Amino acid sequence: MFQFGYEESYGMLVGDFVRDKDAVQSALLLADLCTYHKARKESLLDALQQLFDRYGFYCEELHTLTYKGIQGVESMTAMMSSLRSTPLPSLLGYRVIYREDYLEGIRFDLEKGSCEPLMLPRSDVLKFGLEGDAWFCIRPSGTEPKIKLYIGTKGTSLEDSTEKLALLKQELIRLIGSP
Ligand SMILES: O=P(O)(O)OC[C@H]1O[C@H](O)[C@H](O)[C@@H](O)[C@@H]1O
Repeated sequence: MFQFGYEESYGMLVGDFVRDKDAVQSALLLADLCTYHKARKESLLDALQQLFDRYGFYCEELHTLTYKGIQGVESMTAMMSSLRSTPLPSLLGYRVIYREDYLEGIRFDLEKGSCEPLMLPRSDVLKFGLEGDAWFCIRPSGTEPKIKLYIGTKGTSLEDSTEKLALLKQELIRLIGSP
């Protein structure tokens, strides 16, 4: 049963009666959330802190790399294909746990050495899961001459996860190379 969806541009979707992100539903949900926490004399920041305390300190970022002109398109294609075909057992000392290739529709579990099908539509997207709940996902933009790099880390504090993210981002930019 579909419950809630969100995406990188902060678009959110509650329920499945609208087929794209919907700010009206999101605003209502946020108002509901405020009412709930206000009744408990808490702010939304308090609520966020409670989530961090309960699940850990997660940090996420989107980084974009611009590739100009026809040559840029070729470079993006070559870079994605090299990432697809070159084994990546670890990154920055983190073991790679899984690799999801949305073009092939396969999730590879590198620990177990097994594969399983992905249920989402085919798309030129790669996602790597690293040890310690870190991950990154990479895809060419569908609307601009850009590579979109999504990175996520988990730390023992917000500072720790932010620092881990900055290091991982630096390493990924080095791995991908300049546009
Ligand atoms: O990321 P692109 O493929 O360039 O698409 C651009 C944007 O299109 C829509 O607005 C989506 O809701 C966004 O998530 C996306 O970022």
